[in-house]
Amino acid sequence: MTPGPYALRVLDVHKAYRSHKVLRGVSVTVEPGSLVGVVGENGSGKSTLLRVLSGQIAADAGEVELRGTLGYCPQATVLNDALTVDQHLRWFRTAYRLDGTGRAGELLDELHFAEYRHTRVEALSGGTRQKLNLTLALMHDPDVLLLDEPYQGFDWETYLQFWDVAARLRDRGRCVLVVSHLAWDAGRLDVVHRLRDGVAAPWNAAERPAAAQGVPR
Ligand SMILES: Nc1ncnc2c1ncn2[C@@H]1O[C@H](COP(=O)(O)OP(=O)(O)OP(=O)(O)O)[C@@H](O)[C@H]1O
Repeated sequence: MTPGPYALRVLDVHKAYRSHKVLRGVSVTVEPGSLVGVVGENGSGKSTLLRVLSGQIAADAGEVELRGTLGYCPQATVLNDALTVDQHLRWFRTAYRLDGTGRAGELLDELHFAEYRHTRVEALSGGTRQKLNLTLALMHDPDVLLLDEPYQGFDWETYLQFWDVAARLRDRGRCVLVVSHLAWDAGRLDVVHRLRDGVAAPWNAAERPAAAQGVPR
């Protein structure tokens, strides 16, 4: 197989927590303009893999090569209770060195939480906090997006909206990697990798459970 262009390449990554070997040689290549899922049972190492890919933790062995800018939406929100939504956007605008918060404003509309712009995080619902968490990961329009169950707590409409946003990013050439353990997400993904026994294997559509192939819209 000739190697094509890639946005993210993971080669033989290993990670253990003390003697517990979670990743035992994960290799994955992701092309630009693809919407990719990482699935696996609870505890199979999905979040560990994303933490390694984002640089949050170091792998014990192996290589990660990422081309372009990174956006990472961790499972746990990284928000400051005392700040409003708008203050978070300005804070991250500075961190990302952006000229403005135009893209973030679009995401507020797309994810239906613009009305909370001036509300402090301590007064937001769990789902709305998660919308802000996702917006902060997307607002600099990164080339590679690592999203760890980014729709937790979303209502159905916002869940569907999330997939529209993800598909549009893919169509604009971004690489979007989504951790999921919901079987029904699989039909929305171009490629699915299943983590099992510490390694990742492509999960072909024909092998997925029937429910995973439908798109419940
Ligand atoms: N900081 C840590 N220290 C020790 N063990 C950890 C740590 N983080 C995760 N683990 C363990 O590593 C394994 C993989 O955890 P991880 O969170 O990566 O799995 P996951 O596939 O994302 O699970 P879930 O679907 O429940 O979110 C689990 O057995 C977990 O208990």
